[in-house]
This record gives sequence, structure tokens and C-alpha cells, in this order.
Amino acid sequence: MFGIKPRDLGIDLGTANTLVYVKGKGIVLREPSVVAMQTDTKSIVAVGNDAKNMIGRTPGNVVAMRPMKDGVIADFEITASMMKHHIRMAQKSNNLFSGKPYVMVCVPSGITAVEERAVIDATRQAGAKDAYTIEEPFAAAIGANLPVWEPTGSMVVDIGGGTTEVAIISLGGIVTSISIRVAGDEMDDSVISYIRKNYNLMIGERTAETIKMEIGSAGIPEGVDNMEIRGRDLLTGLPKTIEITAKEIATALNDTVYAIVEAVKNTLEKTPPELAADIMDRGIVLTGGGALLRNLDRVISEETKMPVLIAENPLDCVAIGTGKALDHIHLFKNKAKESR
Ligand SMILES: Nc1ncnc2c1ncn2[C@@H]1O[C@H](COP(=O)(O)OP(=O)(O)OP(=O)(O)O)[C@@H](O)[C@H]1O
Repeated sequence: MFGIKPRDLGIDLGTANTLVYVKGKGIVLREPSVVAMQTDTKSIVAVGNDAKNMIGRTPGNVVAMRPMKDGVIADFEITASMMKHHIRMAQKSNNLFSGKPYVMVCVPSGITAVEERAVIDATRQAGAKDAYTIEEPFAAAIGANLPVWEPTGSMVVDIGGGTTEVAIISLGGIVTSISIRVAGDEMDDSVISYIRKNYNLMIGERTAETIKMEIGSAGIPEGVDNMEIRGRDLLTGLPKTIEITAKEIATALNDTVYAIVEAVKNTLEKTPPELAADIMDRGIVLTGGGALLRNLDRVISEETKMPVLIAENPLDCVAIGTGKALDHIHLFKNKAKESR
């Protein structure tokens, strides 16, 4: 075993999904950031997909919860346990040496020093030899193959579950950025409120996410898509099925979509003119699962008068960029140590 070193890992510790990238292999694990545990003993029952399937369906002594909220750690111990589980799974299923790896983890660009410290500590507690952080939009830009190290402006909009990160990048650094705690989760909440308000029907967050993915869109859609949904009637307390249209869901999503558009416009307003000209040529690149919301690229393009492109595999960009950043770990080292 002498001389064998554990492979270093890049982890996209997201509000909705956690992805693990193994240096030299690529993404080896994609799991929802969900943990199910016993309420009395706090012992973990399931992690990832198995736990997500339990949301809203657990008996009284088990709770399925998401330990990350708005891009940051909401429950430290559970996040560390979840990461430990993911690191072990990634190592085991790829026959990797299971020693302590160096780990690069992404964090939102608007994170506070205390929140960043918690991510570093949780990563160490999960088994890392040492942990380094990279700002999410920078990782997203690397993962989307943007020329981040060159003296040219690139613009990335990463729309995740908890946060939307907008950044202008040039010469290996973020020139200007805006991070808002409005993204996919907020869209799901808007769908839940809309249906409760207009139909007196209570639906769960998994149903809301499915509705968003299947018929949700930015701006009013052209088609006449309908969807049957089931929930609990708030007046009778009984299960009920209703039919909802894509137009109604677009209305429900409108405020969230325009909060994202505003963040993009505000970032452009702060962009130095030379870089703005580069972005005019190359376009704004959307990453993160929220980039898949139907017509969001078109609406942002209409509102900003700029070309907008969706990155290839938008859900993977942050993880790929976080993993690739391991090749430049010396650039991130000091930053992680500074916050100690
Ligand atoms: N086809 C789709 N249409 C709309 N939204 C989608 C689609 N696919 C995934 N999403 C949404 O993307 C979000 C998850 O994206 P992603 O995995 O990039 O976030 P994350 O990295 O976990 O979150 P964060 O970066 O905020 O910590 C979820 O809100 C999910 O509902």
C-alpha cells in the first residue's frame, strides 16, 4: 500500500444535489442532498435517492430532511454525515484507496466567513485530509469550458436549488458577482402557494418540483400543456385531483424568474465596458438545474438584449469545475487557510 495515495475529490455540495468528482475519473456520484434519520436516536436511515423518496412519506419516528438550505449548511452534523457517506460511496464503488483525500468544495459567492468555515469543518469531519473552497460561479464557468484564465470576459448564471449566482469572470478571477437566495426551491414554493391559494389544494414539495419540470416555463408558454395533480383538499381534508395549465404555472413562477432576470441585469450594469463587449460577443452562459426551466434562456435574452446559451449538461458544470480546480489547488489553498 506504500506510495498509494487517495484520489483527491471535488464535491458540489448543493442545496438540491451533491455530486462527487474524482480526479482522473470525472463525476462518479450524483445524489439528492437528502438524509433520512430516526428522530429519537438521530441514527441515519437513508441518504440520497433513497432518502428523497421518503420525503413526505415517513412514519413519525423517521424524518427525511435536507441539511443544506439556500446554498449553505443548515444542519452541520447531518451535512458532515451525508458527505462522509458520499465520500465513502465514491471511494468504494470506484475501488479507490480509502485514505483521507484532499477535497475541493464549492460555496456560493455570497457566503459569509462563518458559513464558509462551516463547510471546511464539515468536509474535514467527513474524512478529508484538508478542504479547499471554490466559488460556485467560478467552478460553473470552468465546468462550462469558458476561458476563465484568459483576459476576456465570460458571464455565467448558475441557477441551483437554493441560490442563483451571476458572475463576470476574467483572468482567473471574479470581476463582479451577485448571489441571490432565489432559485429552484423558490420556484417550487411558488407553485405550492399558487395551488393552495387558487384551488385550496395542498401539494408536497416533490409534486411541486415535478410540475415545474414537466410544464413550468419562464414567460407565458405557447402550447396548451395541462397536467393532472393530486393533493389534499384543505376544505374537506380529503385527497383530490385537479387539472392545471402551463399558463397558470408560468404565472406562479413569474416573480422568481424576474428576480433572476434582475440579478443578471444588475450584474451587467456593474460590468466594465471592455468585458461587457466580450460578453456581447460570446453570450451569457446558463448552468445549474434551473437553466433547464423552459424558455428561461429566451426570457433572459429578451430582457438583456444579449445572446444566452445553456451549457452542455448544466447540472454537472459546478461539479466538473470543482474537480478540475484540483489541478490548481495552490491557488485556492491560502484562501481556505485564511478563514481558519
Ligand atoms: N428540467 C428542469 N426544469 C426546471 N428546473 C429543474 C429541471 N431540472 C432540475 N431543475 C431544478 O434544478 C435545481 C437543482 O439544480 P442544481 O443541482 O444545479 O442545484 P444545487 O447545486 O443542488 O443547488 P445550489 O447551487 O443552490 O446549492 C432544483 O431546484 C431542480 O428542481
